[in-house]
Amino acid sequence: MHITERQNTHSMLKLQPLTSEAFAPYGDVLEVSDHRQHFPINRGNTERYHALARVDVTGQEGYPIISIFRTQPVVLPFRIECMERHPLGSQSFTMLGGEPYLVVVAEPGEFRPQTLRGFLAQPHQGVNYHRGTWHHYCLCLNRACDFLVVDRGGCGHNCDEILLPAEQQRLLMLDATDSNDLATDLAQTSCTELED
Ligand SMILES: NC(=O)N[C@@H](O)C(=O)O
Ligand code: NI
Repeated sequence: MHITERQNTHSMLKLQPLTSEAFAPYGDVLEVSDHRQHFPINRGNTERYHALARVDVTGQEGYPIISIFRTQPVVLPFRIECMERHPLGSQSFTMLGGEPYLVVVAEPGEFRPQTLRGFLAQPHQGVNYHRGTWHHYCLCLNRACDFLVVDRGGCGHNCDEILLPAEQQRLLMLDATDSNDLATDLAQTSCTELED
């Protein structure tokens, strides 16, 4: 997709690195971190990084389920035209395919485009959207990937989807002025992919 000069900056959504702090208004980042509670188990053969997130799905007699989402890759820049939320439960995504992926969120409540944020998640990171957090459906890069998904089973309406009017749509992209961290991550992953 060619970015025309007419594309003004407010319609761009620049990718930022996924960190627990930046993602806190939207959910939890699932990753090994010395800042989280951890302790040895299994006779010292395993380190347990404990309770990185809660599975919040039991409202209205819901129950937790585990699924796999086999997802086709997208390319950047990518237009954000729709968003969704799950009012009855949280939803977590763990990358099984070893590729970076994209996470686009907005704060819960009435959809406010000014709270839209785009994150570049690394293959070792998972995310857990809190109940009601607006998010784009899962977006992977470079090749088809599987996500392990923990979310809510049971009856009741648990998926509000909205199509964004043109003025609220955003073009998700790398920040060209970035210190190259994100671009390098993506390029290196792509090159690695090519070498395989
Ligand atoms: N619809 C569905 O199960 N998937 C979405 O919720 C998603 O976030 O990918
Ligand atoms: Ni979802």
